[in-house]
Amino acid sequence: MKYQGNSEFTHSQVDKVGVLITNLGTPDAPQKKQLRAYLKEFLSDPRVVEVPRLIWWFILNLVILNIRPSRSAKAYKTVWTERGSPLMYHTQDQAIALRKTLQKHYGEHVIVEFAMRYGAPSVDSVIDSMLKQGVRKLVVLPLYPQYCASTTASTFDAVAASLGKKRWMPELQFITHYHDNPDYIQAVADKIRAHWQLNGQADKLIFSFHGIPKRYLLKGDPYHCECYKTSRLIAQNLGLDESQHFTSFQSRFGREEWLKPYTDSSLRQFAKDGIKSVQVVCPGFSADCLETIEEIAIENRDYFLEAGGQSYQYIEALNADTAHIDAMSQILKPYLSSMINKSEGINVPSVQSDLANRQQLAKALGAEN
Ligand SMILES: C=CC1=C(C)c2cc3[nH]c(cc4nc(cc5[nH]c(cc1n2)c(C)c5CCC(=O)O)C(CCC(=O)O)=C4C)c(C)c3C=C
Ligand SMILES: [Fe+2]
Ligand SMILES: [Fe+2]
Repeated sequence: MKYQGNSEFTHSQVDKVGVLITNLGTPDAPQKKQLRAYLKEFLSDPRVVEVPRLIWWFILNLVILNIRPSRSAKAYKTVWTERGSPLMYHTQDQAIALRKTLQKHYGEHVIVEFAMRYGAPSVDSVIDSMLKQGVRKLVVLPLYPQYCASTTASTFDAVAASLGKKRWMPELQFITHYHDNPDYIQAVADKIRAHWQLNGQADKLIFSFHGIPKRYLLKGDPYHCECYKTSRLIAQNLGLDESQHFTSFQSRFGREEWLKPYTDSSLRQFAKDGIKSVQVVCPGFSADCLETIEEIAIENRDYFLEAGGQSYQYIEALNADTAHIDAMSQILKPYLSSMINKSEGINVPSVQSDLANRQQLAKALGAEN
């Protein structure tokens, strides 16, 4: 049989370490057509919608994909910018800043890229490009602080599917969560403190997390616990007592019961109970997106004010703030340290010399190269 070689690696001087940050993904444009494609891919993922496939196929294709794309397109139009979707440009900025920080610290053999679980750039295309650049050791950091099968495990599925097509897979490390990482907690707490310095402190601080169906919690998903732990650690860092903060869940989808308390009904209730001012922060979102801007900063503000509240402020996500990039570097540190010997670059022979050896071997075995 003809020796296939590994020509895709020949241009790399030295084996590289790859850091891949990922997020959910977003439509290519705030139009019905692009929304349909995005929602079809997203909502076809069995990690996201755990309903028997045949039943779900009919509901998705005959009902949801006929109604939701135009409704969602309208919502996306309200958050779209000259740079495109906020989730996309914040993630791009995060990758650029993280690359700069990690290369300064570890050297240029560390490559940082970002990918999206749904839509573009896909996990498969980015992993492919990283391997072609000579990445032999890969750390994947999904930017979901709290583990959830629908997000984190689904990202792993995409990584595994991509590597499943490769003959020569890299060494792989996959970070499943960082909900209690001290640098992440500190970064969120400091962002809240900075907001207080400029705007004063409201009667209540609301931690709002993306919801999931209650059924997933009952099946053993740790997401709910990790959200509460994050809230408790941030509140402790800020010195808040129980009466000064509250945790709730937003962004319901479908008819079944999701994690409670719901953010929208809680805000209405607080206003009715006489709470005049609230500040809302979403520590589960590493970047501002449709769910934080349109739903929290705009829609839920109306609910609170219409129900009698007087002041409503949204505290932005960490996005590409330096404190966030530094937290990511700290989260990655133990993984990168195990892969990198700082003084010598990476602790493995270069692919180039290895390739030469294998080519010689192939020749000796009588294979064509
Ligand atoms: C942060 C963690 C997230 C979890 C957990 C999550 C679960 C989850 N989401 C849906 C359905 C939708 N989510 C949508 C948008 C969306 N979701 C997250 C994050 C989590 N989702 C983000 C960051 C975004 C915003 C993307 C953007 O482009 O800005 C949407 C699309 C928007 C819409 O049509 O409303 C849907 C649908 C389910 C069913 C689910 C858990 C099972
Ligand atoms: Fe979602
Ligand atoms: Fe939403």
